[in-house]
Amino acid sequence: MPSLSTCSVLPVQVQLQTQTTYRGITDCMVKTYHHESPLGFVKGMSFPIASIAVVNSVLFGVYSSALQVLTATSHQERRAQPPSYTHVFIGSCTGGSCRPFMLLSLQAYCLAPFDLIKVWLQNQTEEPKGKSGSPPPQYQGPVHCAASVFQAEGPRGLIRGDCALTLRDNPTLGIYFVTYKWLCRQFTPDGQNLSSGTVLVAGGFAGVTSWVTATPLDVIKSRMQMAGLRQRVSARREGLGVFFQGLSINSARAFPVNAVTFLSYNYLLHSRG
Ligand SMILES: C[N+](C)(C)CCCC[C@H](N)C(=O)O
Repeated sequence: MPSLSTCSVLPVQVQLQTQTTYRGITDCMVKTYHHESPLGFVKGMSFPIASIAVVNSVLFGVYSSALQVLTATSHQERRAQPPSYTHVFIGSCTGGSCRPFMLLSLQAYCLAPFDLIKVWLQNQTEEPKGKSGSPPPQYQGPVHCAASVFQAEGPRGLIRGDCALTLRDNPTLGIYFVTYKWLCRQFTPDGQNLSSGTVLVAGGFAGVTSWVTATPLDVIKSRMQMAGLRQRVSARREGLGVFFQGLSINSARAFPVNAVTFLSYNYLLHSRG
């Protein structure tokens, strides 16, 4: 189920999280536009676009499989007998039994190299092509970036920050799916079918709620990916707000993107009958 969600994680958000030179979103966007032209707002997108179908398919597939294992019911049976919020939370954030859990960790390992390359490319300043005197960007693209990391640090270099990525995703995926399920049940009168409007609103708020809880670890993950543990996040020096850098612009992205993601998931689920 391809969703443009992760590929639309804006370079502005990553730069706000990993660089301390910007005074805020507007300052970052103005400098990005002036130094890199509009192309600066879409740099590092090719790998997220290439990977999002796999990552989302593993995510929603593991969630459905885990619910089936935990509740011993099929999707059709779950429509009449909805799973408990505990089952939804366990099913989404730990993958339930051992087998789906390995797949959920696989989701993080699938995502880690793509996420690392996205963060590295979104952090390099790409002067407009042909701008006189401007040095060429360090990495010519995702494949060149991946090869450079592999050559310098070996395969482990490509999954740097994977632990922070797993800690960021597993519990907050529980919040993601429980928020969606709770809102759907709140807005759907007994005996009536789930409406598309309810799915869109519930999916949007689920995306925003899960990112609110995930952003502190997202900042730490991005810093680890950029500079290892050398560039620690310092709340004392940067203030507690540093752990929520980029949240507002990411929330503006996450609401519509996850609304459509859940609408697609719901459509595919019900088209199976
Ligand atoms: C669990 N965590 C909050 C990390 C992500 C949940 C939302 C994932 C979605 N593909 C998006 O990019 O918004």
